[in-house]
Amino acid sequence: MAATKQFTKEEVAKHATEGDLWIIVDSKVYDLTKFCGMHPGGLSVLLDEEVAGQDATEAFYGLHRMEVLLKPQYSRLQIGVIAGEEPQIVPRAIGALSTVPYAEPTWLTPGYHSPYFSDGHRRFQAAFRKLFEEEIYPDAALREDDGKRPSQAVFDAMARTNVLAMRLGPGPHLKGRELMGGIVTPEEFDYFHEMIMAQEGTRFNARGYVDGLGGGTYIGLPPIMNFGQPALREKVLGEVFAGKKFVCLAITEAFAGSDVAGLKCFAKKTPEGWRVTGTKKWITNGTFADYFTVGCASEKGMVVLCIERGPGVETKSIKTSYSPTAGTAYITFDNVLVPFENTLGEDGKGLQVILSNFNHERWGMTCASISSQRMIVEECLKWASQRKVFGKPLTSQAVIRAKLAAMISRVESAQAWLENITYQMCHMNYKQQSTHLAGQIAFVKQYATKTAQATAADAVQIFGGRGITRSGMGKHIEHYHRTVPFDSVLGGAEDVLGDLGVRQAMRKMPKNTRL
Ligand code: HEM
Repeated sequence: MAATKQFTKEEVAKHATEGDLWIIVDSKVYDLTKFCGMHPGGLSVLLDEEVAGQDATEAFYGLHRMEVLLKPQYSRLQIGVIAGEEPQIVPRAIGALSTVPYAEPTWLTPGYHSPYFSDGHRRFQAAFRKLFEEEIYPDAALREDDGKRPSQAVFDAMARTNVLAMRLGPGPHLKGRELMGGIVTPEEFDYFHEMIMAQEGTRFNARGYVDGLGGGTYIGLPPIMNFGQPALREKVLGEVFAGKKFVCLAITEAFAGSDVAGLKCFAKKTPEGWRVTGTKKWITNGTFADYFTVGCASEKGMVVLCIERGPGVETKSIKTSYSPTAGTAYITFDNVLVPFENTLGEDGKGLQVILSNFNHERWGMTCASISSQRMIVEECLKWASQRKVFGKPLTSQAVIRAKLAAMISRVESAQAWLENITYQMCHMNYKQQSTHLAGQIAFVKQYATKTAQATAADAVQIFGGRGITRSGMGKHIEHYHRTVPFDSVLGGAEDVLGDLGVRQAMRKMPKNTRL
């Protein structure tokens, strides 16, 4: 319970010494007498004559995030309120929309309209944000720091609401399931619902954790679902959707990245089954995965196998620039025996199995990337408004406004393009999507991650030293700037994607056209 005892400003002003120190922040009175010696910013700043016994709201918000005062160890320093005053700064309630301009896409902003989203999508978004902020975000903050895999309680919550099944998009795997407590039926669930999930899940800037939350399953389970034999498919899908087991996609090697045809990990046919020997690198969720969807070279070219963790399978953590909570692994397969029943698709047609999910995977990554970019726009708008330089907010500087203009334009254009592509996906079957959207998706992903990096660089300039500091005001900027390259590499490096899009277009160039 917040303290409600009432004081006048004159009463507070009488407590302005090291042994008796009160301040006011946004109409709330804090007794810092016992805390001032432990204040991370030092004692002297609190004894300043414009701070001690005074209303220090502006000084406080120039140096601290709002969450400092919400922490129990600091909120309990509040002893009362100023009589006749109301707090002006109100934290966003759990699950609520942000009121900062451009902090939400237009379809969620009051006063705007959308041809794509229905009220059903809006209800789904509200329920999903609440679930994330209540049950997942607190774990994200802890695991980003300690590097452990996301907690089982989080996977249980995602299983209970069938988020784990919905993450794979619309399709027969949702049949008969109650989605988000019945807010949407399996038949209604479409790519816009999936987009909402991807965008909500990345609003809180815990990049390693978000990948730890089943990023491997998102890309590793579809080949099992679409190409696995019925018994294997039923078993793995059941375990994964219940939050009990995890999958990863093991294609990339130190020897071969985008050049998937150059894989060295080899599957040899023997009378008792496949024998697999080789290595894989940068495998998301590999350290804790139970099933590995593995691209292997074979005598017929390439084959994809579902390998269960067991004898001969070793995984070790790779230190990347984001948190080990993502479970990024180096994997060795040493003469691992794999039953023929675990073959995904046909031997010799492995490349098709791998390529089959690329469009959906890249589209999902683009949804997520644009949403984190938007969160950075919100951080910059808040900071540039509250930070005072030469007695005026940062926004009074034309150069800062120009950076904000560029940031806003980038995120709005990326989102609008993505929504258009998502609408096309909703109206195309798999084959049509492959024919018409491979280039579009490659381009939008390239555009989203390039603009993300430009926005990360601009944000660091706006935040200055704080933008390269892991705690305090700029902590999200530092995190974003450090981890933004992941989006530009996973699912195909930017230049490879751009090239793919143009090659696709060239294939469709009419022969009968001239300038
Ligand atoms: C209720 C009162 C206050 C509490 C609980 C508090 C708490 C903190 C905490 C936890 C930090 C560490 C950085 C962070 O987590 O953001 C910090 C840093 C700091 N605080 Fe305070 N503080 C209070 C009031 C003030 C006031 C009124 C000033 C006025 C000048 C001030 C000046 C600073 C400075 C200069 C830093 C270092 C900032 C940096 O490293 O960028 N603090 N404070």
